[in-house]
Amino acid sequence: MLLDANRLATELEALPGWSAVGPASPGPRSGGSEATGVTREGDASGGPAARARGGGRIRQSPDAITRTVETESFPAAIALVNAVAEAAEAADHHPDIDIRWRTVTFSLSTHSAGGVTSKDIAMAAKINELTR
Ligand SMILES: C[C@H](O)[C@H](O)[C@H]1CNC2=NC(N)=NC(=O)C2=N1
Repeated sequence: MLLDANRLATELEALPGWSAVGPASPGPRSGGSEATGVTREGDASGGPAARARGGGRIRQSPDAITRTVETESFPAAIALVNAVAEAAEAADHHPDIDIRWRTVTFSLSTHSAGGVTSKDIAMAAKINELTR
């Protein structure tokens, strides 16, 4: 089940380094000056119909969560990715991974659900363990 923006904001407080990306997050995709950050105050109960009606205050569910990790070296980045790969196989839940020299970016969403679920939260927590 998809996590709404409010629930996700709560979950992310316990996941250092991770942030939401997508319609409910601040960033390049949110146009204008309207505050569109993931907050607990938004009304996330409106569905597509409510959004189509023009409810600008409604927080949509984020598309994904992401974390960028700086490692000590390229081999350390690859070792981290290998450890994450093993955990991902065990959980049958696989992050998108971008490796740029010592910088590794993980993105998590549940493809079958079209957004962020508790599976992504669990894998993000696992990745955080592996970076310790
Ligand atoms: C058949 C297999 O369980 C599915 O294709 C799994 C594999 N890994 C996955 N990983 C992610 N991130 N989302 C999924 O929906 C997903 N589905």
